Amino acid sequence: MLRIAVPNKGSLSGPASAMLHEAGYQQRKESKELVLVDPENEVEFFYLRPRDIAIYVSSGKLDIGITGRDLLLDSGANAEEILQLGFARSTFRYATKPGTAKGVADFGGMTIATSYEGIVAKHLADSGIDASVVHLDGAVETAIELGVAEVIADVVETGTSLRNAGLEVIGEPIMTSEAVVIRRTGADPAHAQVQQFLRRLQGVLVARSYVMMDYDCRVENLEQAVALTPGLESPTISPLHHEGWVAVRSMVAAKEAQRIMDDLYALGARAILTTAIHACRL
Ligand SMILES: Nc1ncnc2c1ncn2[C@@H]1O[C@H](COP(=O)(O)OP(=O)(O)OP(=O)(O)O)[C@@H](O)[C@H]1O
Ligand SMILES: O=P(O)(O)OC[C@H]1O[C@H](OP(=O)(O)OP(=O)(O)O)[C@H](O)[C@@H]1O
Ligand SMILES: [Mg+2]
Repeated sequence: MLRIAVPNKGSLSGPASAMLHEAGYQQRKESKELVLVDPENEVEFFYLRPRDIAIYVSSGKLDIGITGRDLLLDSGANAEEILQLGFARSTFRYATKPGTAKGVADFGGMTIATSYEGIVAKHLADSGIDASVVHLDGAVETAIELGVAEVIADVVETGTSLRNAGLEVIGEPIMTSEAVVIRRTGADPAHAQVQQFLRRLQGVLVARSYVMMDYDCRVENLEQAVALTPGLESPTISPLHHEGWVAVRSMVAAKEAQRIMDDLYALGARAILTTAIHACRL
């Protein structure tokens, strides 16, 4: 059985379970379940605190896990990312009250509040800055107002939390993060069950970002049409009963589909249809 760690709460939890469900795996029905065995797929899911997942995976007790890149880095655990999942995207940044500091170089002697001490300590050391770090579990933005720190380092997605606290970002992002699949560093990359799991998740990522496009076009316009819809391998071309016309079928990126339909129409293509892809293996 493949043993997989899944976030049990927070920003990663819902999207991770939704993706696993889309990939055909059973998922827990209620949030108190800690372990779920999916015998049909020969997988066992362990619902764990997102922050602990890299530690379990690095211990070798679990084969792989879903966590945030920032949590992986912060843990210092002996694990590496093997697939990017595209949700829980964020940056990790310093912020202060306006007028506190022009840049990171001004942080010397100040106190920085964060839930990610590992990332901050490393960044300060790499930048040669001597500042104190105070650990807080969450709602870090409030630490400045309450006088616990002059600077915070926290996850920023839309920036709303910073704005609401009257804070401004300082310097470039320390890192960018998203949900990732991780495994123990040095684990066998050819592990057949892990490879199959990754193919299923890749299938979900592709199904979410591509659509299938069908259209009819005149043979003399085919090369130009195919240049607009080259597909992943190559488009399927089928003869039509109406002589001089062919039917074309190709995968296109969902976010480009409307523009491509306009361009195909302008080229004389007709009966242009897009349909959702529910699952795939490339
Ligand atoms: N607002 C957000 N937008 C995108 N990703 C986020 C956001 N907040 C946290 N994350 C990501 O979620 C992961 C942290 O998960 P964790 O469960 O520890 O915190 P959380 O999502 O803030 O949940 P909570 O604070 O409610 O426990 C990190 O990878 C972080 O980058
Ligand atoms: O840039 P934004 O879109 O505002 O998102 C970022 C905020 O979201 C998370 O907080 P969360 O709500 O999880 O609370 P927490 O600080 O207690 O973790 C994170 O810690 C930031 O505070
Ligand atoms: Mg949070």
